[in-house]
Amino acid sequence: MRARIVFDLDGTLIDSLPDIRKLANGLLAQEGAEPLTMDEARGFVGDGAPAFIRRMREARGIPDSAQERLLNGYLAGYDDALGETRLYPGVREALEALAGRHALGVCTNKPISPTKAALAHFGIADLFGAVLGGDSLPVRKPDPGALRAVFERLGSGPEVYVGDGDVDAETAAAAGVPLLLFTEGYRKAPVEDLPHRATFDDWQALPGLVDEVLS
Ligand SMILES: O=C(O)COP(=O)(O)O
Ligand SMILES: [Mg+2]
Repeated sequence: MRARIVFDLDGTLIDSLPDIRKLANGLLAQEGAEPLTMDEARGFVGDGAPAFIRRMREARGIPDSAQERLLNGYLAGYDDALGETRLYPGVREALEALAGRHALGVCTNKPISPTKAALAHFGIADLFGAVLGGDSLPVRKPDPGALRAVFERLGSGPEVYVGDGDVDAETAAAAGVPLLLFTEGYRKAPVEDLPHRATFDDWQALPGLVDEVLS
């Protein structure tokens, strides 16, 4: 049966944290502030660009009044921040296998412009029938409306969501959609604290897991 499978982006399809951190650290250097560690950067990702910049500022004591300027600087560099970004191993093969049988979409809190840039960069944009970013709608994850909007654009059929983070688990639960949780991404909470249908740490397992969920 043809299903609708929606994917998160950062920490699920792509390992983008090194470039996000580099972009952030360029902005912090201009402020004369200390760079973010990888753990700090990982902790700040998940709720979109404005939340990332707010958390970064708060961690370095940079005032609210700098929010818009720093956010604009971040967004200005984001489309090109792909030098160290990689697809997780097996992602391309899994997506190509699934795209032959199911409708695929992306629901990310990353802004839509760098989202499209990343999908084009890896040559996987055409595999997705619908892609929404954190600034595509008035709502973003964990509002279930963001996920619902991607499913709606993919027509009809059973629903599966694939994501890596706390926000994804909250969104899937609120939308009533089974979550396949990728455990090698940027999750903050322990796996057992996040509602999920199944977990995987190797993309080779994903097509089989999808079959199990749909059976
Ligand atoms: O950019 C973010 O904050 C999160 O992006 P994601 O929703 O693809 O994990
Ligand atoms: Mg993610």
